[in-house]
Amino acid sequence: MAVEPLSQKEIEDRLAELPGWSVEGNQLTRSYRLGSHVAAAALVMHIAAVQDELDHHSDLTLGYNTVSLSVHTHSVGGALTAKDFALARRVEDIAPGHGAH
Ligand SMILES: C[C@H](O)[C@H](O)[C@H]1CNC2=NC(N)=NC(=O)C2=N1
Repeated sequence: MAVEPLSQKEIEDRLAELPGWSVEGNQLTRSYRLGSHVAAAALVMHIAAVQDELDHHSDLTLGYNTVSLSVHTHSVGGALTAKDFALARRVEDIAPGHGAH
């Protein structure tokens, strides 16, 4: 997958496909709420496995019943790339199965 920085227009177009996600500073970010601490921890483990599969890793934070991600692409100086949005898409696909919203 190409790892060129995305243009502002490309970022806005991709964000429109990902309700709940936003760009804060130079990071693509979202927080989820879950039904319990253990449910949140299970989502963290699932996301970690996806991140290893994609070889692309967010800053992933476990709260009491929350999971928060922030991601950008280190290899291009912290810009946003298609890899960040591919990770977000995958997380969106698995989160509902954990009861995350
Ligand atoms: C060697 C390995 O492929 C790289 O360090 C990967 C790992 N995960 C990564 N994650 C993120 N967010 N950005 C990267 O540039 C990156 N690079």
